[in-house]
Amino acid sequence: MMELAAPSPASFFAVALATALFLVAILRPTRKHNLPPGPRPWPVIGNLNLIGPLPHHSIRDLSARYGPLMSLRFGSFPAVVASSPDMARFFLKTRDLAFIDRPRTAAGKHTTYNYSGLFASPYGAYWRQGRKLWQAECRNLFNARRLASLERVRAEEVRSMLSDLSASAAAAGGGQAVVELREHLYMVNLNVISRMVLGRKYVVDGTGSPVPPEEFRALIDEHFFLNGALNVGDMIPWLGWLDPQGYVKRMKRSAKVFDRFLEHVLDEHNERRRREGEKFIAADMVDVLLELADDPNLEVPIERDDVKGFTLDLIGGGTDTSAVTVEWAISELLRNPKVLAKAIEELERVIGRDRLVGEEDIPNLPYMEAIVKETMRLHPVAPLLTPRLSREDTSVGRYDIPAGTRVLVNVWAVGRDPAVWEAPMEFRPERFVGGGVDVKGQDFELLPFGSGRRMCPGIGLGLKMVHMILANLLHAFAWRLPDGVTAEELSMEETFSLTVPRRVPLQAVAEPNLPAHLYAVL
Ligand code: HEM
Repeated sequence: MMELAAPSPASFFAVALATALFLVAILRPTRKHNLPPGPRPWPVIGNLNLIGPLPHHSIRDLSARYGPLMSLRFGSFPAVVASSPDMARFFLKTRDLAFIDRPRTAAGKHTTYNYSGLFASPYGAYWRQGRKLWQAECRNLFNARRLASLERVRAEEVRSMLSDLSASAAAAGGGQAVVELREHLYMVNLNVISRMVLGRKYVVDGTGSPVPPEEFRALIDEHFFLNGALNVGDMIPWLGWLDPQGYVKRMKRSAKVFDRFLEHVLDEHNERRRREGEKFIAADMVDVLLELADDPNLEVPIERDDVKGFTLDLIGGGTDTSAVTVEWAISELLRNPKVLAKAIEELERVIGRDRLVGEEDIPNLPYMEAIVKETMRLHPVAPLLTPRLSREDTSVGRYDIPAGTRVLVNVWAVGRDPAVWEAPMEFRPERFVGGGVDVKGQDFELLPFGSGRRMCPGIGLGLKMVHMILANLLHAFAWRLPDGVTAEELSMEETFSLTVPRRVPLQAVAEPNLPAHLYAVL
């Protein structure tokens, strides 16, 4: 019979120590965070039951009850919402570095090449390098000579939009047409960004693009929708594999089509580089990115997928944002005829009736600038900015914000807060005339582009596009609502995706009012 060996004193001690550590671990009271006030969360869903189809509205209503710093729970994740200028300053400026990360989402993974664009990229060496390159290369690419030619690109595309609109008016008979502006706004922005980033227009017939124009248009809409949608798997990760809304499936499908398009664009650019050899000079953003991808001295190497991720960011960031802003601006002007009349008076005085508005005119149109700011106050395209993620435990006053908390800044609510703005629901550009508050991230009551290190890097181009398009539309056409629609009846309802456009596209009557030759495409 085999005898059992008696335990040695050393192994007895090891077992006792492990047991003690285990008991300490499970019995130790967990440090309780003193979270900011907020509604009591339900198991599993947290407070998702309180978020309606327009999350910035639901969250504003909750903040009115719980205060400008509020705790929420989105499924498995803690979140805080800032809804005052002071709280916005705290997250975006005072403690910028603590809140600079982005939450990982299925859209970032599947639709932007595994977080390869700046937008979805987590904070770290790759993102820092991306922002630095953006600044350096934009400066390089947009040097004085190139800037002049890019200005020409923008002017040509704006003129082409005016020409299309006047053709619609002529076709309608009587020189007036009810136009659905959104499609024109979308195309002018897409064409400008396409020419600047990809070198030429791809979303027109006959370009040899593997994705036909109509399909491309639907693809961008789908990209925006999927990047703005609340995906259950992002909130409750253990449900992710079920993909209950079918969004992940759609993300994979749209990513495949985008990839086909981007592969074609990159191949064309590489082909020119090969052909021109030593004589090759980068002519657009994709050229610059492909050159960078060959640079062995970069801190973090850039791969082909990263070039595609960056390119997608530029197309996405540059197309919808400006179009949505101009559509809101014209909607507000049609509801406020006195403001519209003042804008037209300024254009006639400064520009006259024998030419279109150029970029050099923008500084001489202060009322137009005030209209743009007033539009961005009431209709910021990203009302909750884009979600940030806290990288460390932080406290604000007596409240704790644990690492891993999602942070939203409700700039839409701040823009409509009577404690911040006089008569906030009135469209009154006069409040901005004579300087003062600006949109450039320094005034925390008005943050349509965010603020701090993660602020929108496309602000310069975005503002130029909005001013150029809006000023020329108002200068070249007399605008009015279609017969039978009064200013009071015009719907101002929103819909929520990555941006917040009008729920119903704006329809308006456009009547050309400048000499006919100004509408001819050059
Ligand atoms: C009216 C025009 C625009 C508006 C209102 C706008 C607004 C914004 C906002 C609110 C953010 C998030 C900032 C934050 O989290 O603090 C953002 C980020 C970004 N925008 Fe824009 N944007 C506009 C135009 C553009 C253009 C023209 C481009 C590119 C060509 C662009 C590219 C980006 C990128 C890449 C990011 C992500 C930055 C990062 O995470 O580091 N945007 N934008």
